[in-house]
Order: sequence, then structure tokens, then C-alpha cells
Amino acid sequence: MFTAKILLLGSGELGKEFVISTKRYGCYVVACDSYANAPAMQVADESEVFSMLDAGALRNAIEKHRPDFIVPEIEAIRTEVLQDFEDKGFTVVPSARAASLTMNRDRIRELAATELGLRTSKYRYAESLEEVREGAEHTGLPCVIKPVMSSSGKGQSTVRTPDQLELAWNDAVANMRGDRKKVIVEEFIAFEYEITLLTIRSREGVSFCEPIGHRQERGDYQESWQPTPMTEKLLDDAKEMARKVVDNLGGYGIFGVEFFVTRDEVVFSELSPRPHDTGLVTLLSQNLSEFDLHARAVLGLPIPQVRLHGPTASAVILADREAERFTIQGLSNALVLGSADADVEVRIFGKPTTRKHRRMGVALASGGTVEEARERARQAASRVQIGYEP
Ligand SMILES: Nc1ncnc2c1ncn2[C@@H]1O[C@H](COP(=O)(O)OP(=O)(O)OP(=O)(O)O)[C@@H](O)[C@H]1O
Ligand SMILES: NCC(=O)N[C@@H]1O[C@H](COP(=O)([O-])[O-])[C@@H](O)[C@H]1O
Ligand SMILES: [Mg+2]
Repeated sequence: MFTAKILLLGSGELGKEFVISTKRYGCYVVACDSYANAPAMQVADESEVFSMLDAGALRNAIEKHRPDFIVPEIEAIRTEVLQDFEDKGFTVVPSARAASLTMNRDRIRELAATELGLRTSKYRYAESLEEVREGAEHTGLPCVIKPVMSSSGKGQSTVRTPDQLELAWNDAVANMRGDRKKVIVEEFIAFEYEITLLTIRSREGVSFCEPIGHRQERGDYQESWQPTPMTEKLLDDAKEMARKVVDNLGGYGIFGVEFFVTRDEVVFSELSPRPHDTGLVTLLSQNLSEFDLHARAVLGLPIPQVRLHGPTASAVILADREAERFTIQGLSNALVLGSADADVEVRIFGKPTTRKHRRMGVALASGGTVEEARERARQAASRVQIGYEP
């Protein structure tokens, strides 16, 4: 009847594209999230609504559906439950350990910096304002303060003067996820640029996509592009570090490995053991998107050499306020930017409500150069508007 049954934990835009890729290979997908009608649910066979942090509900869903693959799509999951089911013989993608380590910044940092010896920023952990001050002494200013459990920049701030430390600590505590009142204080890396190195770990070994450059605001990605010109030496360093981490984490799937690149050095930042938001650009840039590659790696299908079509960029379409009644306008105005020499695409995620800065869609564009592609993608994104209804 179907190739494999997948239980998707988290059903946002990344999950939606992953579901489309797996449906094309004949999978049966049950999409789960904490709210109804989430993007991936709109294209899945079935859906379940519960909090992924609710151990009982998560257990019930796995037992009810008995999937071939449990695929985390978000970070905040009761990972102990994943470990239990993995121990019972279920397959967690890429592995329960990977999900658990990457959900906690301190655990993945310990693995990368201490166990694997990768170059990272200087850091300290802190569980009180007092310890935050000590941490900042160690790293120097500016420094970056992040809750150990959070994503998409939530509760994260860059501190430039000592008097800002208290505000940063309070903000981190107010926006952290989970029950650990703990932050990481990181040395601020004045990087020239930053990249996501999409790294595929499959039965056939480890392979890489061309590095993706990106620009972040408020700790959240605004635009991304491919390729990013890098010297061979720096790219090799990044690949070696990415390989070490994914081989240690184990399992099969795609990983978004994040690096800061300075003049002469690559600094490991963090990684997602799943498709990465900045990798949305691959929906247009490559013969196989990061979602196709994740699907293939998970299902044990062949992974060919990935082909980059040419310079391509993505630019996000954000809401600017909270609303339940809204319309998406201007699609045609955006798509008309496509021509014989340049592709333009828009993906609307179908999220049922908006909130300030919530990502509602993404514009994609190709160009003769990365600069040209970025400009076109930004323009296309700005032409898509959200109409808020009273
Ligand atoms: N130590 C640092 N030095 C300089 N910039 C930093 C540092 N840490 C984070 N940033 C900036 O903030 C961005 C978000 O940081 P990070 O990836 O750690 O947060 P996140 O909440 O895990 O985001 P996501 O879940 O979207 O990946 C980085 O991509 C980078 O632009
Ligand atoms: N950086 C992580 C990331 O991009 N995650 C993506 O955003 C969704 C949540 O969006 P929402 O907060 O708008 O519901 C997640 O489900 C995932 O697809
Ligand atoms: Mg990040």
C-alpha cells in the first residue's frame, strides 16, 4: 500500500516540504503539531494535535501509529520518549541521541568543543545573573546570551556593555523553553559571513551541498543564498568538522551545520539534525532539495552527486502583527519577476494565524550572480503582502 509510514513530530514549513518529498516516494505520513491545520498537516495523510513536550501524548501517538520512521521536525520534543522507543526497536531520525543533544545547546556544545575538539566561540554556562557576569568576564564583550533551550533566536541577545547583562538575562529567562533556567554566554564572533553546510549522512556515507550563506536578524534568518564563495581550505575545514559531528551523532538524514567564517578561520556554531530553514533556498537551487535529500537518506535510497543549477537566493515573507483573519496578496506581482533568464518562485506555508515576525512564506529567485538573485528574491518577497482584516 505504501513505501513506509512516517510520524512527523512538528508540522511547520520544513515539515510540509518534507512531507511532499516523501509522498512522492509513496510514503504514508501522520503529521503532528500543537495546533490544528499546521502546514505539513495540509499535505499529510493524517494528523494529530498535541504538544511534542507532552510525554504521554507523544507515547500514545507512537503506539497508535507504530511508524517505520519517527521524524522530528522541531527541537522542542520530549526526547526521553524518543530514546525509549528507539530502545524498543523503532527508528528515530536521525537518532534519539541526535535529537536530545541538539535540543540542548550545552550538550551539543560539550560534544563539539570538548569531545570532538572543534573550534567554537569561547563560552560559559550561567544559571544566575551573577554567573552571567562571570561568564561575560571570561568571554569578554560583546558577548551573546542564549537560553540553552530555545530556537529561532528566542531569548537571545548580544550584549555590548556590562549594564545590558541584566536585561539580557531577564529576556533569556522569559523566553526560554523547557524547565532549565540556564543560558550559554558566548564570545561574539565578528565573522565576515556565516554559512549552513547541508551535510547528508546516508548508507553510502557523508556528502555535502554547496555552502549556503545567510543573513540573520533577531537570531532569525532573513535571506539565504547559494553558493557562497569560500577558499578551498576553509571549506575543507568546515566539511571536516561537519563530518566529525554527524558521524558522532549517527543515523541517516540531512543535517544543517552552522559555521561562522572569519578571515582565516571557520568556527562551529550549532546544527540541526534535520532540514534547515536557510536551506529553503534548495527548493529552487538544486536538482534535489534538502527535503528530497532528507527523504532519500531516511528511506535508504541512493544519494547522487547533488547538482547546483546556479546562483539562487531565498527571502522570507514575514507577518508584522498577530491576526487570525488575513489574506495573502500580490503573488502574481511577485511571480511576474520571473523571466527567460531568471526563475522566481513563491511558497506560501499556509499557517492559520499570524504573529509579529512569523514566517508565512518564502520567495526564491535565481540570477546571473548571487547578488542579482538576492536582489530579485528580496523584491519578490516584498511584493507579497499580508492583508489584515478587522
Ligand atoms: N557567538 C556569536 N557571535 C556572533 N553572532 C552570533 C553568535 N551566536 C549567534 N549569532 C548570530 O545569531 C544567529 C542565531 O544564532 P543561533 O543559530 O545560535 O540561534 P538559534 O536560536 O539556534 O537559531 P536557529 O534555531 O534558527 O538556528 C546566528 O546565525 C548568528 O547570526
Ligand atoms: N529555525 C527553526 C525553523 O525554522 N523551524 C520551522 O519553523 C516551524 C515553526 O514555525 P512557527 O513558529 O511559525 O509555527 C517549524 O515547524 C519548522 O518548520
Ligand atoms: Mg542557528
